[in-house]
Amino acid sequence: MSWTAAILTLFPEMFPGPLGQSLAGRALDADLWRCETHDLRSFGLGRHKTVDDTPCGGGAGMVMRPDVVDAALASVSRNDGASCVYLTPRGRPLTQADIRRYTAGSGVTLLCGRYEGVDERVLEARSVEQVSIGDYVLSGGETAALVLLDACVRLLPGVMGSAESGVEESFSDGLLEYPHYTRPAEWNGRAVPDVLLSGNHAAIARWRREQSERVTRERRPDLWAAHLSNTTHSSVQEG
Ligand SMILES: O[C@H]1NC=Nc2cccc(F)c21
Repeated sequence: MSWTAAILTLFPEMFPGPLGQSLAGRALDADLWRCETHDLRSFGLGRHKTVDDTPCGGGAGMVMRPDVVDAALASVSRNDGASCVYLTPRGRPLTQADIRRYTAGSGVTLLCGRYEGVDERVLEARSVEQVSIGDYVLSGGETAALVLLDACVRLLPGVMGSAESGVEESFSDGLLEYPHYTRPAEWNGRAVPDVLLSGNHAAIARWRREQSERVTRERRPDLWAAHLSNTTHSSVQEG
């Protein structure tokens, strides 16, 4: 059975969206992964298929009802150990380690919220992972789900050919990637760094590592601190 994304959403027509194109799209056509959408509206209550209600305690907006979301999750319930993830700005930051974990299994169930979010009780009752893709405001979980799925699909076997292999992709060693250059050797009065044209592969690898460390230190002090503690930790262990 192919790696399967089960997506619970009020907007099933948003999927596979951009993931139906290019590498991910070809992988979908080749059944290397599957994208199943489940319309939350079909689990709504009464004639109008209501899925939300006003927030207890007052406040603006609407909250998605726990009974509706629970029925939707129950309809998908998988016994394959797949992670169940709720995309929300209140979640912990999504990391490449999470992506590797999700792709190591048989798939993932993604719950996409709208309005002010989902009643906390169903997230607790079903031990749903709460994950954020960043500290900014989106209109719903669907675009966040597409981001998570893009990161997963590209790691699935057979999706990224060896030519595009993102082996040196950012985050795989905890550092941001080095800067990239291609032809022409000079453009707009700016030259490609000499070392990259030297043919000295050891010097190139050293330069790239130094650049990764510099960029990470300058732009992501959080990643740099984690990198230092990991490398210090490992050197002590080897000690
Ligand atoms: O990652 C978040 N960042 C900001 N807003 C969001 C809204 C819905 C889902 C989601 F993951 C997010």
